[in-house]
Amino acid sequence: MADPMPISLPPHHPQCLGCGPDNPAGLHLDVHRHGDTVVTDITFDPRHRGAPGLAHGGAISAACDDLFGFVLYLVEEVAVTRTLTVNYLAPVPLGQPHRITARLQHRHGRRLHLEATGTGPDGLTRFTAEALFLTVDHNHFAPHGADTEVQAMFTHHQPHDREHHN
Ligand SMILES: CCCCCCCCCCCC(=O)SCCNC(=O)CCNC(=O)[C@H](O)C(C)(C)COP(=O)(O)OP(=O)(O)OC[C@H]1O[C@@H](n2cnc3c(N)ncnc32)[C@H](O)[C@@H]1OP(=O)(O)O
Repeated sequence: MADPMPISLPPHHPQCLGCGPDNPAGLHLDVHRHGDTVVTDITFDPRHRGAPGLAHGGAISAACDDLFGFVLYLVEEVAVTRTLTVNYLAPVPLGQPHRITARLQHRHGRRLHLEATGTGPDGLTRFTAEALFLTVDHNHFAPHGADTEVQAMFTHHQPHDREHHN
């Protein structure tokens, strides 16, 4: 079957570290939905340097974490990262595009188990990631001054009823 048509997904909010276009320190991820996966192409640059010529593991981890945040558009629930594990399989050179693909592996009640793969232009998978996100309601953000952009996000992500099936 032909690949599904990619659908562009909006940033979480303009200042988001991972995807916000207005965050000068951000990764500026541009994310698309492909069927039941979300995909971004990222080229780490000297701002993301760890060892000379190579991407910092924290930058890779941030990209994976934020991309997992886009799977929430598919799940249509608000959730936050409880655990994140990155397997750094091979060094990631700066200046080379890497495609990160993420998806929901399975759900168990409030627990969303997510997985991602990062692959270079040579076809080599240089990192994989797994995360556990836990669903939360809007009140999770309220004490921390949820801004209007995040509030707007919630209007697009009305959580389903809070009955979770464990
Ligand atoms: C769209 C976004 C907004 C808009 C912004 C989007 C930006 C996206 C960015 C990417 C995402 C992020 O970085 S998010 C930012 C980083 N993450 C955070 O700040 C989260 C900080 N942590 C928390 O606030 C809290 O720990 C929560 C809310 C995650 C969970 O607290 P809680 O609600 O009290 O939950 P708790 O009772 O501890 O656990 C709930 C259930 O999960 C189980 N559980 C807990 N830990 C584990 C575990 N490691 N493995 C298995 N199961 C576990 C428990 O046993 C329990 O099961 P049972 O008893 O129910 O059976």
